[in-house]
Formats: sequence, structure tokens, C-alpha cells
Amino acid sequence: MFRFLTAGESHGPALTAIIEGIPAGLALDLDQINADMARRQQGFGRGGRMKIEKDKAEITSGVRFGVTLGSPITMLIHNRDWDNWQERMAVFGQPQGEPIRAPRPGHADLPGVLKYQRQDIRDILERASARETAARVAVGAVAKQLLAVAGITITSRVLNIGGAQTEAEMLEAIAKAKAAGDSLGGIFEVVVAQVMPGLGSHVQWDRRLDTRLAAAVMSIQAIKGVEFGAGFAYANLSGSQVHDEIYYEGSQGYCRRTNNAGGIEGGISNGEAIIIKAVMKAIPTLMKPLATVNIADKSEEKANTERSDVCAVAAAAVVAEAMVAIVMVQCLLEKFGGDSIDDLRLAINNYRIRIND
Ligand SMILES: Cc1cc2nc3c(=O)[nH]c(=O)nc-3n(C[C@H](O)[C@H](O)[C@H](O)COP(=O)(O)O)c2cc1C
Ligand SMILES: C=C(O[C@@H]1CC(C(=O)O)=C[C@@H](OP(=O)(O)O)[C@H]1O)C(=O)O
Repeated sequence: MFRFLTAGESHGPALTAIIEGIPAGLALDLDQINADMARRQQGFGRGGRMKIEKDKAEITSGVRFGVTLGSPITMLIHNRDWDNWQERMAVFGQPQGEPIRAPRPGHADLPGVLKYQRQDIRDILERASARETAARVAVGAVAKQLLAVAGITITSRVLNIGGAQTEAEMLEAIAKAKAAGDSLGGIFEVVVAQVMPGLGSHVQWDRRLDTRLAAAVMSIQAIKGVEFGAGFAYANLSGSQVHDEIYYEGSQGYCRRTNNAGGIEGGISNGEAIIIKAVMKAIPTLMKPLATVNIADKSEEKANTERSDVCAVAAAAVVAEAMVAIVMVQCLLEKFGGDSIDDLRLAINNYRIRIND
């Protein structure tokens, strides 16, 4: 079983991820992991924090001479900003700095303080922050290297920012939002290519590949909707217009000439590319803040403002690649098992021979 946990506050000393279930014998490329970490930091509209951080993963267990051991892999990502927060985020000692009392509409601030009985909103926002996604991208980068053994690749692109669809219009929209003290969300797409048929299952609700991928993408901060293939456009199309007819080509085996299903039928990969789109809401921290209520005295106030991104859709797309890679690895290992990479390769090859027969 492949599973992972992350830990760490946004302005704490470090983020940590522990991964379990990567087979032994996978040669890891640390540069590739760090390249994904750097991609997540990019995108027009990101705030001052990304100038401070230069995310790199440090591996402290589960790997020897560059090769996985099958034991838990621990990854650390140090927060460079910790230098500026050691007093306000001290693990022990007396509280320092002013508590935050004005919850931002759209962030975890108000439901978080109510649920966890906190008087300083910082106690909530530190973990609610999408800083945590740096750890997920590190885990996802390991997952991608395992998927490469099976030839599976994952890419993403931004499709829409605040309604704009060309690159020039997107950049302009973000610049305008920034100038207005506002923020934007948008839509991105993730494509999983070269997937064999047979990952996921129709037999139980929580084993469906689409269930699992949707949950994984929805788990990213600020993602509010996920669709597969034709997605919400299915509502306007008839069966004859939308279902992908089945063909058999000598070299390829079963194939389709359209892919409205987005690569999944009955909760199982069907051999076509898996196509996922997701929508991200606009960033909640606004330099022209919205109305809110002070949690100490219940007076009307403007929401807390602090350094923030204006738009982070491009970064969220990289995080979604990671989450998708993690689910694909879980499904791959469930189907093919393998405590070692060679066992996994063999099982995949045998399966390919059977289904092409
Ligand atoms: C990559 C990324 C960067 C983000 N940056 C910010 C930010 O700078 N400021 C902010 O207020 N929200 C930011 N967010 C969004 C918040 O984390 C998110 O709105 C919050 O967690 C509540 O979302 P939820 O309602 O989906 O849980 C970012 C999200 C992502 C995925
Ligand atoms: C730190 C990251 O994203 C952060 C996500 C975030 C939020 O509220 O989600 C708020 C901002 O953090 P800060 O308050 O330190 O400027 C973003 O920069 C990151 O992506 O590495």
C-alpha cells in the first residue's frame, strides 16, 4: 500500500512528508524532484513569499546510494522564511506579536477558529496555507518516477484565468486584479498519458479511479470542482454524440477515435489518456479586503490582509499533477503489487501480454 502524510506550518521551520509503499529498487533522481518543486513556485501573480523560498527536498530515510529500500521515505523541505518567524512561530515560550482577529472570507480562518477553539487566527491559517503543497509535490515527484517505470506520464496546463483564455489575456487579467487589490482563480487541465487499461475498479464506490482522482484533486486548497473528459458538457450531449466508439487496430489493440470519457469508464482506466479539469476559486486574501467580524469583540471590520498571491492557478496545476501521480501509483501497485521494481515490471509486462492476446 502506498500512503503518505505531510506535516508542517507555513512559517514553521520545515515541511515534512513520510511516504510508505514505494517498492525497493527504484533509482531516484533528486534533480527531477527539485525541478517539480521549482515549477510549483512559478506562475505570474505569485506573491513575495516565492522570492524568499527556494524549495528543495532533503531525503533523510528510505533511500541508500540513490536507490529506494522499500522502507518509509522521509522528505524535509526547509522554510527559508522561518528565519523571519522564529519568535512569532516559536514551538515553546510566550506568544509574540499581535493575534489576528479579522477572518478572511474564503479562507479557513473562521470555521477553523470555531472548530479548534483558537483565539488567534494564525493558529489556523498556518496549516490551512497551501505552503503544505510543497510537501505534496515532493511526494508526487517520487510517484512520477515510479510511474515512469510503467511508461505513464503526467502533464498539466492552465486553460482559464478569471475568464481569460489566451496567455496574453491571462497575464493582463492578473495584472489588473493586482492593481485593483483583487485576486483571481481559474481552470487547469491534467493529462495522464500511456495508461494501461485496468487501473481502478467498478466493484466498490471507493475503488473507482474517478472517485479517487476527484478526491485527490479536490483536496488541494481552493479547488472547487473537478471534471473528467466531456465533464459538465455531458449535460448537453446525447449518447450517440458523446460515447467513444470502440475499434481494434492490429498494432494498438482496442482503441477509440474520440475521448469524451476522459480515459475512464466504469471507474476503470480504458487505455486512453485520462483528462481531468479542475477549477480554483479566487485567492481569499485581498489587499482591498472584504467585510468581516472581529472574533474578539464581534465588531464589524475589514478582513485581515497580509502578503499574498494574487493568482496561483499555475502552481495549483503542478500540485494537481502530484496528487494525480499519487493516486495513479496507488492504483498501479494495487493491480500489480511488487515489493521490488523488478517484480512490478514483470507483472506489468505479463499483463500487457495477456490483454494484447
Ligand atoms: C498554490 C496555492 C497558493 C495559494 N496562495 C494563497 C495566498 O497567497 N493567499 C491566500 O489567501 N490563499 C492562497 N491560496 C488559497 C488558500 O490556500 C485557500 O483558499 C484556502 O485554503 C481555503 O480553500 P478551501 O476553501 O478550498 O479550503 C493558495 C492555494 C494554492 C493551491
Ligand atoms: C507559501 C506558499 O504559498 C502560500 C499560500 C498561502 C495560503 O494562504 O494558502 C499564503 C501565502 O503565504 P505567505 O503568507 O507566507 O505569503 C502563499 O505564499 C507556497 O506555495 O509555498
